[in-house]
Amino acid sequence: MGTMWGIGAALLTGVLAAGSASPAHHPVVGRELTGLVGLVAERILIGDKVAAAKFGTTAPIEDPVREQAVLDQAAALAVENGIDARETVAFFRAQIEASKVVQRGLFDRWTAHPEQAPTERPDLATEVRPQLDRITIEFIGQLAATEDVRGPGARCAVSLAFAAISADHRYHLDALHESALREAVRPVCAPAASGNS
Ligand SMILES: O=C(O)C(=O)C[C@]1(C(=O)O)C=C[C@@H](O)C=C1
Repeated sequence: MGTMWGIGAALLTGVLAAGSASPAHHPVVGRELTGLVGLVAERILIGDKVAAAKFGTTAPIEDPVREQAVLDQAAALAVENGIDARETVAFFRAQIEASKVVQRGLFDRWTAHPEQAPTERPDLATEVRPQLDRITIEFIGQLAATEDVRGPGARCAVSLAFAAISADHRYHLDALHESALREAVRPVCAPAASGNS
C-alpha cells in the first residue's frame, strides 16, 4: 500500500472515532465513498473477464468504438440524472484506462505463465459487456449520491482513502488491481476543470 494511503489510514483513526458518535441515521463521516469505490473495484475485476474473453484471440485490448459507446452512454445518463456530464465522462475515462491496465497486466502474466491463463473464455458481447453496462448504471446512481462529497478538499480525500482501503481488503486486490484502482479513483476528488473537454 502506498504512503499516501498510509497517511489516509492514519487520518482515519480520528475520523472514524468522530463518525462512530454520529446518530445512526446520518451517513458516517468518512464512509460516503465506499459504495462508489466498491463499484470501481467490481469494474476492475470485470477487467479479468474482459481479458479472459480476449486472450488468445485476435480481439485487441483497446477498442475505441466500444470506448466511445461507453462514454456516450455515461454522458447521456449523466444528463438524465442531473449530474455534470464532463466530470462523469472524465470519471468513466479513468475506469476504462484502469481496465486496460488490468488487461495488459494479465496478458503479460498469462504469456509468461501460460499455466495461469484462464481455461474458459467468456463471451465479450453477450456475457462481459452487459456486466459493464450494469455497472455503468450503478455508477451514475453513486455519482449522483456523492456529488456533495466529491471535490477538492480534505473530506473527499479522507473518504476516498478510507474507501480505497476498504475496497482493497474487501475485494482482495493484488498489486496489479490495486494500482488500477488507484488510477481509477484519481478523478473522484479532482473534478474536471471547466473549459477542458
Ligand atoms: O469492452 C471491452 O472490450 C473492454 O476492453 C472494456 C473497455 C472498458 O473499460 O469499458 C476497456 C477497453 C476497451 O478499449 C474498451 C472498453
